[in-house]
Amino acid sequence: MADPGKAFRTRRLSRAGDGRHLFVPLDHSVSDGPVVPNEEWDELIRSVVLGGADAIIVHKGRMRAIDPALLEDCALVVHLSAGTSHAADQHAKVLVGDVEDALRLGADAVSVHVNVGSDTEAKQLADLGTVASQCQVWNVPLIAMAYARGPRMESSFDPTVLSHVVNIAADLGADIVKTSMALPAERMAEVTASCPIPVLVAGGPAADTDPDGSGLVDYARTALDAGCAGLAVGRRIFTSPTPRSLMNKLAAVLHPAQAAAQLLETA
Ligand SMILES: O=C(CO)COP(=O)(O)O
Ligand SMILES: N[C@@H](CC=O)C(=O)O
Repeated sequence: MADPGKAFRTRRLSRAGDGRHLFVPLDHSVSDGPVVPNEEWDELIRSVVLGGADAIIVHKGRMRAIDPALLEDCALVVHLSAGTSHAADQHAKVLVGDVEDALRLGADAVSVHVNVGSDTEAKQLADLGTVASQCQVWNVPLIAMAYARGPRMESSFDPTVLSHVVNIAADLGADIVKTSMALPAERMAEVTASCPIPVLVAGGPAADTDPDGSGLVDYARTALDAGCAGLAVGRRIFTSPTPRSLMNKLAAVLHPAQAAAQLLETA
């Protein structure tokens, strides 16, 4: 059996306890710029949490802008990697914190970003390994955001390459891996079948062609059909005009038993 510390923290990452995960990464404020104006931040967090997020992912300093009362039912993941869209190498990431920092802040888990195929791949792999060792010491779940990105990657969505990427995350000690959806999406099943740890897919850029989010809900169904354990969706949530209702719809797809029980309770 897993160490109780790790088991308690892992349980927080799936509200329904069904092994499915609906995460909302908000680390874009470092990579790309503010996710929403500051005055809308509390409302965004409230919408995401009340909408059914299993966890939000933020950088350590952003924690100061989160009311702990909002996170009673939602886990907190502290992201330890940083890099920006203004850098000479946009695929470079550096560690900007460690597991002890995250634990002091109240994190349930940590995440690390690795771009396989980037010029700084070797350092990013070393960083993932180092954080995985710290996570073992402290019994903290580790989420790898592992992508096929960089000058040596012809496609970031090739199923064979993605299978390699997610297995690197597993081999270096991650407990959950978040990556891109394969193209074509049906071939995502090859990626999940290759991997010994749960695979989540990122949402990708916000789509003008999906104003009501129904495309994202279909995308969630496709991901689950392909064996994914859930989604880690950022931009398509925080740019939505109705993030709470979109989260509700995604949570109902990901955690159908919980959604059915809630319907019975309110009937
Ligand atoms: O890597 C990401 C956030 O950490 C990207 O998430 P989205 O593609 O869903 O915005
Ligand atoms: N983790 C992502 C952030 C947003 O897209 C990245 O660094 O690329």
